[in-house]
Amino acid sequence: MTPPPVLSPPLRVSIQGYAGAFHEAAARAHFQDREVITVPGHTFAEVIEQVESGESDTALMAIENTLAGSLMTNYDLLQRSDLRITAEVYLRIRQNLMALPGVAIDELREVYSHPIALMQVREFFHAWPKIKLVESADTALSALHVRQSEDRSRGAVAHSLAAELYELDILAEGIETNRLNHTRFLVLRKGRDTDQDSGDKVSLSFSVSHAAGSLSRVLMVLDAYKINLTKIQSTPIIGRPWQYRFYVDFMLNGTVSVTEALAGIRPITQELRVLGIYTAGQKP
Ligand SMILES: O=C(O)C(=O)C[C@]1(C(=O)O)C=C[C@@H](O)C=C1
Repeated sequence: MTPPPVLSPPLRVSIQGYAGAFHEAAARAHFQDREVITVPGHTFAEVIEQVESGESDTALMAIENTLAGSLMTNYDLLQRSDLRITAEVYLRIRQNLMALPGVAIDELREVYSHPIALMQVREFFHAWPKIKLVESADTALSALHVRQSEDRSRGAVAHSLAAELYELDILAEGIETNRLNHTRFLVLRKGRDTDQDSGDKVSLSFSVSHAAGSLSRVLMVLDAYKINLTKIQSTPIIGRPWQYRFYVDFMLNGTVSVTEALAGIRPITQELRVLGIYTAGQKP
């Protein structure tokens, strides 16, 4: 007799936001072949805590957007957390203006959305100076609030799925400033130990001494190894004014291992930390 298949329990994925948010779309796209339960978090800090405490197995966290730039506070959260990056997800972000059924754009006075979403659509609203843009926790929650308020002067900017879920009309679709609007999300799991992880992409953080040329020396070593840097970001180190932490993402080229690359830069960096070794995500 063949034994019954072992069913794996659904994966609990923490996301910033609620049903219909872009984080949910990214989670569903990434874990397509797994049964997923999304665990909503109000803030990115809450999302990190949920994984650290074991309330969820993994989290998705937006880290950069092609129009709005880096989510600087998320770099800090990642640095202070015990989590590591195990994958990345790229998602095309299409923003839509929505309101209660039958409402016309010129009736709107306040439009709610996530701050990063609002940064992506600011130009569209230049033509509507009577509309005040109001930041809220999440795009989907903004849509839900419009529905619950029953207020015809309120609108939301969100995914078309949110309009469907909360029965709103889309007044204008694809209102992002540029169509090449993509967000990169990190998949995070508990534990800093990356020893069992493998992949072609590496994310590191480090600081350097406050001496001339110290960052360029690090970059020169990576260049000598023919390592292709995909991103470098600096953030201020809190409590050490005018000193910076650097976050570097790079692709391994098959000739140099992570261990070799780390050995090359360890002597010329401080507080070097591997944030993750993972397979590079598919860009849309
Ligand atoms: O509010 C949402 O729907 C989110 O998932 C948040 C978020 C973000 O944090 O950048 C996700 C992707 C888009 O760039 C806009 C907003």
